[in-house]
Amino acid sequence: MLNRSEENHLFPVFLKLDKIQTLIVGGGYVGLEKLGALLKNDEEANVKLIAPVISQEIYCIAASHPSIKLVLKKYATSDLAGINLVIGATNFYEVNKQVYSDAKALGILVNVADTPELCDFYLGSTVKKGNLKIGISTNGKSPTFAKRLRAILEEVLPDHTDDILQNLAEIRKALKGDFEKKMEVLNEITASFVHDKNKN
Ligand SMILES: C[C@@]1(CC(=O)O)C2=NC(=C\c3[nH]c(c(CCC(=O)O)c3CC(=O)O)Cc3[nH]c(c(CC(=O)O)c3CCC(=O)O)/C=C3\N/C(=C\2)[C@@H](CCC(=O)O)[C@]3(C)CC(=O)O)/[C@H]1CCC(=O)O
Ligand SMILES: NC(=O)c1ccc[n+]([C@@H]2O[C@H](COP(=O)([O-])OP(=O)(O)OC[C@H]3O[C@@H](n4cnc5c(N)ncnc54)[C@H](O)[C@@H]3O)[C@@H](O)[C@H]2O)c1
Repeated sequence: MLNRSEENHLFPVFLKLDKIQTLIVGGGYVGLEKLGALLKNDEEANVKLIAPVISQEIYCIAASHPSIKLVLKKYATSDLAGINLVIGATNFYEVNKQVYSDAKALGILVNVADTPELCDFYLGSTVKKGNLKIGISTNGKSPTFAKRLRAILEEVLPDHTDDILQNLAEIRKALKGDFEKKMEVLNEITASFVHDKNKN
């Protein structure tokens, strides 16, 4: 059998959080952190958050985000009805484990915060400049490294990055007809991005 080398095998996907229903179980510090991570990417993310005790900070955020629904109760398996993605963030391993096994039984993708062995997917650090989004994963090796790299990328990416994307989108729209010709023109216009880097 082939040896599965120690490298990052995660496949990045960019989810439309306004089109799916996400559930967070737990409304403490970690629940707040995960809610913040979702909202940082989409202020209109559909998120239901369930916990018997929910922090003031979470109530505050929910008050200004109509797509967030808070439910003051303990987790039950039936809470997974209609859920596409679930994040377990309670302070009880047994509850998080229950969320994990219920989700697996129902085919729902699950992340238990800070517990890699109970995760189908990880949350990554994300950099956003207008339409550009970069996701960073260290394969769980060092979230702190991911955080630092995010800060570096946020600083080095010029503020006009989105203007470049908008211009390219206009050109792309205007290039009607022959697909190969269109590819040729777009490759030619963007070639300098790579060449400029190689000059240094
Ligand atoms: C990216 C980010 C997204 C988010 O969650 O928002 C994220 N963690 C962030 C920050 C952060 N988390 C922790 C610290 C404290 C320092 C430290 O421990 O290193 C810091 C740093 C800080 O806060 O400064 C604690 C921690 N995290 C994990 C473990 C368990 C373990 O490693 O075994 C422990 C130890 C718990 C304990 O000791 O009990 C595990 C995971 N954390 C992940 C994501 C996934 C892997 C991502 C990757 O591949 O890089 C993964 C595998 C699962 C998951 O949770 O999805 C966000 C950065 C956002 C940003 O600022 O850009
Ligand atoms: N706080 C941190 O910095 C940190 C860092 C790494 C790991 N962790 C771990 O993450 C977990 C959560 O930490 P936290 O700081 O958010 O805890 P917390 O005490 O602030 O919040 C726990 C939340 O879980 C809810 N909860 C408890 N039982 C529940 C149930 N049956 N159903 C639904 N919700 C329930 C509580 O009501 C509360 O809202 C813990 O296991 C902790 O060890 C915390």
